[in-house]
Amino acid sequence: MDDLVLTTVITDTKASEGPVPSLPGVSRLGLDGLIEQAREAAGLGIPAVALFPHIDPARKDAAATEALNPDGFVPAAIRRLKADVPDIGVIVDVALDPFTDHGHDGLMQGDVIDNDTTLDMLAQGAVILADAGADIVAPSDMMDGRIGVIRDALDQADHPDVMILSYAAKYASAFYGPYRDAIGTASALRGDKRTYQMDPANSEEALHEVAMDLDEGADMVMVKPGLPYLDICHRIKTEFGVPTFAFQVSGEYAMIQSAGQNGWADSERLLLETLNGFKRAGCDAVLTYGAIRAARLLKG
Ligand SMILES: NCc1[nH]cc(CCC(=O)O)c1CC(=O)O
Ligand SMILES: [Mg+2]
Repeated sequence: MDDLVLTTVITDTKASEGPVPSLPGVSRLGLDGLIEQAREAAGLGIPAVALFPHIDPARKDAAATEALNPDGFVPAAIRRLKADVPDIGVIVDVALDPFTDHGHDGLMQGDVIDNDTTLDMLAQGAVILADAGADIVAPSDMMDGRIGVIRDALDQADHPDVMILSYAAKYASAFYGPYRDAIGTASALRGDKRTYQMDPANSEEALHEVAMDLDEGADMVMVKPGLPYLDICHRIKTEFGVPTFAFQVSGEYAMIQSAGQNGWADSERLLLETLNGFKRAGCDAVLTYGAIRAARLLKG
């Protein structure tokens, strides 16, 4: 169980709680629902929960202002988890997409992502998350230089023990669709993220990205999506030997779930078989929406 990370979608609006149609078996959770799932995960031996916020669109703007609100929803969720479920680790994404009205991971200058002004936002945001009690911050934005800037900001804010899980090899994938539905960026997204996420045809670049992020201070690295990139997982683990995570993203999980719901395949076996694939490829842990299901199955 200790190589599973429970992936959750949480929402700041009661009316938005409930099942995500494009992500069968996954619901947007309010804080009470989050605590309930985190308690169950901790009881099953799952060591950490990753938070992905659905924010009321009224709180979103081009400047991602809400991302820097120390009294915002995500810091409140972290504080609630640390108080109510102290024995589970809290991993929080550092990216602007949940807070921008255009759905991109960074600030825009016209139609272009502004890498450097985004870095400053990410650093400030990471400190706010650490102040709230996050154990690990996970920059999923793919901006150049963000790991070093975030590491320095955390150290200067007296958070040397907050670790960085870098989304080092993150591809411009079609597998993120259900997640974007879940957090409300699908309809808002202007253009696509290919200018800062990697080309799925590229493998060498992944190794360079990992080397840079490790050099800047990443403690762990992630490959995202997971199943279509097992070769990348294996190459990274073999080349660097550092803690290497995979993210079984929303589209991967939705495929497993819909095959099961339509009676085309056994979704429990599909889930365990894909997780086995990540382990065989050398992954130390997998972020998956199916963490509780898998843990229950593994416990028998
Ligand atoms: N910072 C972006 C982000 N954070 C989590 C996911 C995807 C998670 C999933 O598909 O499960 C993405 C992808 C994207 O929209 O570019
Ligand atoms: Mg990079």
